[in-house]
Amino acid sequence: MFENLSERLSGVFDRLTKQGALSEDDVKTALREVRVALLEADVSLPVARDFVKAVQEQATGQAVTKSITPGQQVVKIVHDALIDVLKGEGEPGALKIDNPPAPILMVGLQGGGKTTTTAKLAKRLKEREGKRVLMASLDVNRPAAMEQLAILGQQIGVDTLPIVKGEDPVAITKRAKTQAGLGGYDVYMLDTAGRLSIDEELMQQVEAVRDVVTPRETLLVVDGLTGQDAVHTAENFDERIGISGVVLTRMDGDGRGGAALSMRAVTGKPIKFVGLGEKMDALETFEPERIAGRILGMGDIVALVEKAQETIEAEQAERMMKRMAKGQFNMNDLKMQLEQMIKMGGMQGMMGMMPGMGKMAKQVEDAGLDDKMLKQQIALIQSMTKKERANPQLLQASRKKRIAKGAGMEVSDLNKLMKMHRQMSDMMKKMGKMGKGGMLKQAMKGMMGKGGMDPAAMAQGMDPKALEAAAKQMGGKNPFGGGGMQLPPGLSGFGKKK
Ligand SMILES: Nc1nc2c(ncn2[C@@H]2O[C@H](COP(=O)(O)OP(=O)(O)OP(=O)(O)O)[C@@H](O)[C@H]2O)c(=O)[nH]1
Repeated sequence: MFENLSERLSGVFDRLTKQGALSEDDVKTALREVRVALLEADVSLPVARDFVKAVQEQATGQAVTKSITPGQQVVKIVHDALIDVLKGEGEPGALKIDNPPAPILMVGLQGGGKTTTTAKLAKRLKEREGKRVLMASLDVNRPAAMEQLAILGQQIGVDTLPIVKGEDPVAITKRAKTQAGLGGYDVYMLDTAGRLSIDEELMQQVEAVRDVVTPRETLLVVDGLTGQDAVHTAENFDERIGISGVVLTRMDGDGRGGAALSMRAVTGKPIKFVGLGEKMDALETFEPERIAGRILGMGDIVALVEKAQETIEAEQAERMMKRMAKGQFNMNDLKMQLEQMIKMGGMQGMMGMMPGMGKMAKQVEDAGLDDKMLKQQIALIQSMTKKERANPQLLQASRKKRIAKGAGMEVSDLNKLMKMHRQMSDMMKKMGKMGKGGMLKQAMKGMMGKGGMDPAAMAQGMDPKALEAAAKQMGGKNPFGGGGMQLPPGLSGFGKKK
């Protein structure tokens, strides 16, 4: 069943033989399976529905990567979207506990793991952040609960507020506040009474306690195995008390962790920690990746997909390099380069990272070259037929008009693009011929590290001396070194209305 989501998706896609891009129908079919999987993982229905809808919009039209199945690709898209939802703002696991003594209020249902989590967190703050912590139990209904906290405190070497029989929770809270101030504690943690379900009297009690101390953090402790109930609990506590974060316990069990997703979607509050056992060390910072993998039941697929994409990019780059060395730099290659540029943060971003490119970055800026322009150039190339892309010199005036119109641009823009392509392809040819193996090869080796062009590696791959020498051979015009690369004249003013 659940573990087989990827198999289920592969099955769905094996029946479809579409290539190229994920069609709306493909994605719909796959996402039906994903929705079932989410529900099985205890994600609430409205949350699953909204999530799937958002993913559908994102996935439709994505290019299919050939070395993985479309099913796996959808899983990857779903996985990334899950992480987006699960990720809260700010650093995971960080607590606002400056300005000592900082009060932390622990709330939750009975048996959810509140007392255990209070002690685990106190230990963590003491050991990892060197904080002096005081713990106090406010559970006047169950003396055993107070004892439990005192015993845990002894175990982990953290102080607990002495138990005074007959005191009410507000009185204990005031005593804890005073004691924390006098005793020089950094943090004091208030472990409120558990309740079997949301009950008015106990809620009022927690409100009264909250108003005495104004907690820096109010952490809701919920049992991750209770699934949808946990979400109702969170909604209720947030409405009445106002929570700042969630701790999901019993994530060492075999629950699917769907509650985490629903909780994030419904309350918008960050999940800060997860409890992974009964031992005092079994508390970890919440990691969206782990839960996402768990909800989908297949962490390895994502790694596989990422690897496949990397390989494909590297293969493409290698093929391009071989063609370029032979002077075959066609419009498809140019398009690929433009796309890479956008991926790397646009031309300016890319040049900013490369030594000696400062001057050109300025030229780029002055010429008004930005992502929009790169996209316009890509649109022009996309309007060409396969044949034209391979052989742009074939383009007749009438076709040029049609292509420019198709991309919403002027013929002059297309001419500029073609000029740029010609210049680049001439340069590639010259560089390809130079030296044995060619300096192009050397430069490209740097550029095409793993999976595409890495600007840092690119800069490293280009030995300035080799570039200088190459430039001399090319007739004195230094393509990269010296005063920096000159912009091909065709590039400036692209897309600008005359
Ligand atoms: N496996 C596992 N057990 C846990 C975890 N957290 C807590 N527990 C266990 O759950 C049980 C209940 O935990 P408590 O801390 O007593 O729960 P509580 O919410 O404080 O309950 P009340 O004090 O009755 O309100 C204990 O036996 C804990 O050891 C966890 O992350 N994993």
